[in-house]
Amino acid sequence: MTVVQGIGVSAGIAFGAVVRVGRAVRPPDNEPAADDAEPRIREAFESVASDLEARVALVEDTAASILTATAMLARDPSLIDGAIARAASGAGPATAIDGATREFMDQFAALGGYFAERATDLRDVGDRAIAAVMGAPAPGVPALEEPCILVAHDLAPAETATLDRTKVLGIITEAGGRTSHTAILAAQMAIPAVVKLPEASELADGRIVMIDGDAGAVHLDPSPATVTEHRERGARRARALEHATGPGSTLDGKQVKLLANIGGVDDAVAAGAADVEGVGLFRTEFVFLSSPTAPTVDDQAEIYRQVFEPFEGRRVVVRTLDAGADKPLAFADLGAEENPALGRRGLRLSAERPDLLDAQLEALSVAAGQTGADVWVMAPMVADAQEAAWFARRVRENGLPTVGVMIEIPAAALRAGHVMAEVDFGSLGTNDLAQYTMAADRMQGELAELLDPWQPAVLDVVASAAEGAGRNGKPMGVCGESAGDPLMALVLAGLGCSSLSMAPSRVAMVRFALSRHTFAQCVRLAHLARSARTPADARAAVLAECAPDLAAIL
Ligand SMILES: C=C(OP(=O)(O)O)C(=O)O
Ligand SMILES: [Mg+2]
Repeated sequence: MTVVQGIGVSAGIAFGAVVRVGRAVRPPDNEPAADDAEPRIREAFESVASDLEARVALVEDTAASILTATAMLARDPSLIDGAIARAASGAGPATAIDGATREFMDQFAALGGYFAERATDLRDVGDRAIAAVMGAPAPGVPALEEPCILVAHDLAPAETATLDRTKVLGIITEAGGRTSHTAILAAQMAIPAVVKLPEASELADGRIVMIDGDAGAVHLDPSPATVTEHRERGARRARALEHATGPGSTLDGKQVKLLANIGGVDDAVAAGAADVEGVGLFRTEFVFLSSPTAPTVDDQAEIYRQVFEPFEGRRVVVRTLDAGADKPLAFADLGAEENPALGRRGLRLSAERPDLLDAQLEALSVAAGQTGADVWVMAPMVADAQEAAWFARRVRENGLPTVGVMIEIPAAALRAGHVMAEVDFGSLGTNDLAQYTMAADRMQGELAELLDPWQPAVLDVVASAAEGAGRNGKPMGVCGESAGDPLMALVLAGLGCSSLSMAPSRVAMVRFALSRHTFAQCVRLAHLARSARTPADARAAVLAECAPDLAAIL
């Protein structure tokens, strides 16, 4: 048995056989023309469309609309006729499909906006049709018959969102990073996942592997004893957590609210039934990842109503659209940028498209009025007090009384005293805060060490934000991935954060950790972490001093 190491991004143990996500095949060089090209091309596109349509019934809402829209592209007569015309002029069938696809992609790109966004879907359809006409396996996630471990070079957020949770036991990717949105989605779906695993490309279909999502390790051909040992560890942990229920608080009773991160109606229904005190981050852009056009106020209000309904009497923090960078929305496209992570994303995009923000706020206001949830609204990517004031005015004008900002740009954290004076609450987005503090792209697995939320510099920035909120008497929560790390949760509580929002599967562990330490101990652990020289030293210092029964189940 061999153990290979990647980055663990979604906790838990998964054991099973590998199913590979196919990569695109290219048409052969100098492919000869074929007499039967026309029927083969028609058959190839038809099989792509029917394959995609067959999957619609098997997946959840967001996924279904992505698949339906892509299947429609595969039935587009001009695309099919374009390929047939090329074949009639002497191109081989796969080459003809490739040529027609590229021509349409160029046309889509030239049209810009919604069409430019659909160019990727068109490439997907073209690649599938090329594979079909060549008799090769389809690229992308295959239709899964048995539960399996999915292995891919990388998965797009939309691809991850469409996975069948009952069939995907675990995910391994060769690329990806600690807080890439694919990793976040996997954690949200409670699917154990390891990314940035160099050996992923060598894992063949059917190979038996075990993922340890906590350690970021993948065991190849694990012995039954190894699997049993890991499963027992999981069972021990489950037993320890059995009694960790109810509101979050430290051993001496200081409250730290435990909230869920969600991305849509399905997540809301699941989290609503879970032992959480509400929602600390509703990533509204996840709902519209595949929407070609801007959703109407009525459509949005209905979705938000369904999200709020399970949280009668509980808090739901809604984040307005955080579009841009790796979460492009077709209807909110401002054109290509050199550095999208530093560009017009989040609130900056709302400033350029206030129509989108106003429609969303109106819909939120309607839905809030229809349910008994305590709806709080916050903006992503706020840089300074002026932006916070601009946003707060717009939210309050829409009759939504509780307004906040995400603190995920170091400037806002350092000047939190002024920023927080404008709003009612703050929420630290440690994923972006680490990215911008360390100047390290969160999508880049190679930079994992710089992006480590235990970086003492990131903790200093978090401390500054918490102090600024404290001076204003305003609550500061955390909704980045680090809130779901039980050791880090102690540090965050010690820095003065009053709520922690995470994937629901992480809540029990964090609740257990808090319940084993007094607030004074959390303050000391935070001090130890900030005094360390490296992220590894910071974590080690906290681990060494934390309660032994917590250390035993980590
Ligand atoms: C919570 C955050 O938002 P997102 O991951 O969606 O950028 C963050 O940046 O930490
Ligand atoms: Mg963010």
